[in-house]
Amino acid sequence: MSDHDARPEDGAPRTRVHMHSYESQTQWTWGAAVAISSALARDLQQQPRARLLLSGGSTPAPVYEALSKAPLEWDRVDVALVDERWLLPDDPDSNSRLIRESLLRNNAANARFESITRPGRSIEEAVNAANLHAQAPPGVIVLGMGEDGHTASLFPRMQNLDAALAARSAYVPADATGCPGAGKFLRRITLTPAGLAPAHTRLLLIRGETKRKLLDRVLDGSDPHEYPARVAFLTPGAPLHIHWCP
Ligand SMILES: O=C(O)[C@H](O)[C@@H](O)[C@H](O)[C@H](O)COP(=O)(O)O
Repeated sequence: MSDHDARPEDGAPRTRVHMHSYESQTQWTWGAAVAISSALARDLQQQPRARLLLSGGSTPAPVYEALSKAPLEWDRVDVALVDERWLLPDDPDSNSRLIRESLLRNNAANARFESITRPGRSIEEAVNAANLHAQAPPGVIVLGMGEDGHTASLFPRMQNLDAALAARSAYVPADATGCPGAGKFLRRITLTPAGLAPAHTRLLLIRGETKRKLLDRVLDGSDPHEYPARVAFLTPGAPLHIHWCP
């Protein structure tokens, strides 16, 4: 693994981004899982409960599976979502389902998981519920980045992107109509920069050469409208640890 500060000339101040590059997916999986579990272990030493926010998508499942084996007091860990598609928690395409199947097993089976959606809940009620839970500040946040430069459900050219970036609440509804990176999941609920800010540990998990090249462009600028993933390092607070492998 090579561990160094990422190129920060225009966008990310050098001290705010740390790049962890691995040679293989196995090293990446365990490197990221150990980084997350170490941060949770530190929290559990100092406070009654630790709070972990996780992203969905196609990238992080192996890390969550490795993390599920970490020897932590998982019954003192609250796991919640960075974002959710407007799908019920059992839907195979929901982020809830991904996290239940990849993380909430082995040692982590005892973690307390908060889904955002629930049968009979409107999207406004779901956002309110997520914001109520968010009154407990997150310790560790795991972000992903799409090939269009989105993170959470903050998509380039999303209709309410300005409002989401400026929101004072931790979660807002997202309307990704017209955003190809959202696929067929246009209605969503997303973490905002305000929700990201309190965490003491921020990770971005990415894989592959396409995202590595995109990352260079993301780190070289400071406009979150072009690449909303920039909120990961532009939002004041903890530095961003990027874990990448080919
Ligand atoms: O629900 C979602 O879509 C995710 O939470 C999202 O923010 C994800 O992290 C990125 O889209 C990256 O996804 P990939 O890993 O599939 O590229």
